[in-house]
Amino acid sequence: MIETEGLVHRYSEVAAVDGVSLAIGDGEAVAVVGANGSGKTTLVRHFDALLEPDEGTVRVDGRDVTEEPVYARTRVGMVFQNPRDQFVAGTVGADVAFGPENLGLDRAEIDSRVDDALAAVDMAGRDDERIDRLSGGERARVAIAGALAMDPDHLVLDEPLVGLDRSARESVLARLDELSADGTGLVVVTHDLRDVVELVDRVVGMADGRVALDEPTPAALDRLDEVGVRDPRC
Ligand SMILES: Nc1ncnc2c1ncn2[C@@H]1O[C@H](COP(=O)(O)OP(=O)(O)OP(=O)(O)O)[C@@H](O)[C@H]1O
Repeated sequence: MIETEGLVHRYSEVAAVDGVSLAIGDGEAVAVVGANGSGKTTLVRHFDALLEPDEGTVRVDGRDVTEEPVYARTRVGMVFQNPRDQFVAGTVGADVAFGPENLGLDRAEIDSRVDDALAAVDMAGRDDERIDRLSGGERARVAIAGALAMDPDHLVLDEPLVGLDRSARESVLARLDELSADGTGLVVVTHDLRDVVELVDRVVGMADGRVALDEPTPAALDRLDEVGVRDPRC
C-alpha cells in the first residue's frame, strides 16, 4: 500500500505537488494523468523517497519513506521516463542484477531473480547483450526487468511508452498486463490514456499539483476534460 497524506513539494516558490492525499492499494492498476507540468512525475518520485516532502508524509505499507527509503525502494519499483537514465551497467544481465546485488542476496538468488525478471519481459537468455545495442522497446523492457528483479509489490512507470513504435508499445503493454494479472500493482504516469485505458482500473487526474479526479476507469473517462486529458474513446 502506498499512501500520501497532505503531500506538498515545492521547487523554489512553486508548489508542484500541492496537498495530495492518496492511497494506492496492493494489486491496483492506476493511471496518473494530467497536462504537462501538473505534478505527476514529482508526485510519484516521492513514492521511492527520491524527493523529500516539504509538507506531509508518504508511507509504503505504513512505513515512512523518508525514514526507511530502502524499504520503499524494495517494495516500489520505479521505471523512469527515459530508461537510459536508469541503466547502471553495460550489459542486460549485469544491469538487472544490480538491484538484487545491492540487497546483499546470495548469487543463486540473484541469478534466479535475473532469469525470472528477463523472462517476464520476454528477454530471457539475453543477459550478455550490450544495452546500447538494443532497440528502444527492448531497452524499455530491460528497464522494467531491472525494477522487477527487486520483486516489488508495485511498479511505477513514468511515460513508459514514449518514443516506442506500435509493436514495441504492444509488447511492453502485454508484459504489463501479465504482471498486473499476476498481482503486481501498476502506477502508470501518462498524459495520454489511449494506450493504457484497458490496463488500469482507476484514474487519478492531476491539475496544478492537486488531485482533481480520482475515479474507477469507466466513470473517469467522462471527466477527463476537467484535467485537460483527451478521452481515449474519441
Ligand atoms: N527539478 C525541477 N526544478 C524546478 N521546477 C521543476 C523541476 N521539476 C519539475 N518542475 C516544475 O514542477 C511542475 C511539475 O512538474 P512535473 O514534472 O512533476 O509535472 P508532470 O505532470 O510530470 O509534467 P510532464 O507531463 O510534462 O512530464 C512544473 O511546473 C515543472 O516545471
